[in-house]
Amino acid sequence: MIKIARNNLVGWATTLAVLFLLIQVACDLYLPTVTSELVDKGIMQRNFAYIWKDGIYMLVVAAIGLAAAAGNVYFAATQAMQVGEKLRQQIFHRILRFSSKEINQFGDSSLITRSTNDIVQIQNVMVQVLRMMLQSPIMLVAACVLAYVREPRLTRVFLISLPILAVVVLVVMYLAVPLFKSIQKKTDRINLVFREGLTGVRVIRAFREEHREQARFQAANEDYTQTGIKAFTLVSFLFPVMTLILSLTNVGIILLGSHLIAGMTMQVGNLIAFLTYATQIMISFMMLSMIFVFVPRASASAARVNAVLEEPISVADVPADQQVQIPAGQPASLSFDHVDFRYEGAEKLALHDLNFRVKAGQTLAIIGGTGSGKSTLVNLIPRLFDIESGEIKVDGQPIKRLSQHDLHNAISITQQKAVLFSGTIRSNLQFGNEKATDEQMWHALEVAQAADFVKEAGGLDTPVEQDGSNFSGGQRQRLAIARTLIKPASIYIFDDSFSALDFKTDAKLRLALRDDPQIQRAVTVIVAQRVSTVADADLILVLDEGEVVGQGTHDELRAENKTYQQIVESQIQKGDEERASRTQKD
Ligand SMILES: Nc1ncnc2c1ncn2[C@@H]1O[C@H](COP(=O)(O)OP(=O)(O)OP(=O)(O)O)[C@@H](O)[C@H]1O
Repeated sequence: MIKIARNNLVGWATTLAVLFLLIQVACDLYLPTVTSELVDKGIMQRNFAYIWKDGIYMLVVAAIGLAAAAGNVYFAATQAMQVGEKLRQQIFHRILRFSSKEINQFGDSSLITRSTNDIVQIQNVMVQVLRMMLQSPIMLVAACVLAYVREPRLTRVFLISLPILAVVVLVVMYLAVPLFKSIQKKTDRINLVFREGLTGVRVIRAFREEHREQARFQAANEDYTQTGIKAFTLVSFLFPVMTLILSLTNVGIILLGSHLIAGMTMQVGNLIAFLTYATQIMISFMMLSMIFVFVPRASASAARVNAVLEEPISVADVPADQQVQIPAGQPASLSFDHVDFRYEGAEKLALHDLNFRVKAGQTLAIIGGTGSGKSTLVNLIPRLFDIESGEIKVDGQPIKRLSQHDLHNAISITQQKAVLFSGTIRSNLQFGNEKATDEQMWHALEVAQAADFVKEAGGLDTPVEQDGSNFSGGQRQRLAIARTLIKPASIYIFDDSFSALDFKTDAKLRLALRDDPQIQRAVTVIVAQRVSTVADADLILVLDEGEVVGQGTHDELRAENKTYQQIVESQIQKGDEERASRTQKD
């Protein structure tokens, strides 16, 4: 919490908030003295001129206190809101730099909770800190001193009430703080189940699993609610108990005070002023106890936010003086040299001893069963993960020594799951190349076999809804392919991007790719399950459980590689190869 405050609070605004607060506290503490004099010198002596004069004076002091309180609230609230704004910005910026490892480690839902709910907790406490946390201790100490100065004999009442109050506050804190801390984790859980329900709504309906999902959500919701009820019941118990103790304290002061007044050793004004100080002491104590309950909760939130901000980024650039650059005009190439890769915490290598090289104009195809490591392999090229040993080179340069900016400039990739952003087709294509002209966009759409349906849908300015939900799976994939093609790059990667296309479109797309001058100057990497998709490639890698069990052309592998032969056989059985050759003739 302190670190967040130190890094994000603006010095002058915080100083003003504190200054206004001090003025308010001074006014609050001064008012009982004025009241006491009004009673003793005005009311008791029936001096109406004094009552008027002192009354107006009281109003002026109260008005200054009120204005100062308003100033404090304004600066405290704007500061807290701005701290929230800065933290959200920092988290978003950080998440954009995270590698898949860090994203997986926190989980999507937790990252969303941390950037919303946790920051709200911090904001709320920041307002309280800039208001109550400074006000209460000052008020508490000053009111105690002033009460003692005014009438030390009455302070004996506090010797009984304050320890009782302290015990009540400590017990409530002891019970409530762990509950408040666990509420944040339970919010993560609710978000996770809610998110899964939302993204999987069609699957849930198709499998008629609404009841099971509802029960899962209800369990998470119930758990959160019950913890919240327990925590807030404990806190709400504080108020009536404190009010009771405050009332009993006042009764004790009045009883003792009336004896002193009857014995003519104390004036009525002193008693009234003392009662006001007593109320201020008790209220400050209550506010302070609230802070002790809410600050640990916000500290838990602050720790969760700091964890994201301070998480080391596993895929980082080497220092600038060790970096290399891709020389201008360097022909495209991609090579893997004895590459091993293991997912964080996994016992087994996900990829073992990969060795291959492809150059400009060539197509590398990767085929293999599900889970054989195809996506893992292509994700290593843009450094979504770092390898354990060996070396990967893009355009002749080791990717570890390129800045990620330069590396990502050299690569254009379509991921296995086509991701589109809400906006228009144009804005999605501009993701690939901000400066692309309409002509370039239509060319990319033509090559990606997307031009026809884009024209039908209304052209480049056709809206794209969230996740591209107004397009079919195959259309989304083709739009994602067009976005990949519009980016000038030396390596084009298509991770299982043709799987949602029918055979005919798949074949047409590959033919168009082959004829495209930009692609001819680059290396193309295609991950696929279908033999027909990879058959034309210059080099085919056959992957099995993370190992390359064969590499060569279609004809070479067909003649001598068992795994490849099995894949071909299984697809011939399905009539795959026949249909593929039919569509190619078309
Ligand atoms: N983030 C991850 N953390 C740990 N293991 C992973 C992760 N992603 C994939 N794996 C594991 O690595 C192996 C290879 O997965 P990968 O996604 O590369 O396979 P694939 O060949 O692309 O499969 P598919 O054709 O089904 O997409 C699998 O055993 C998978 O369980």
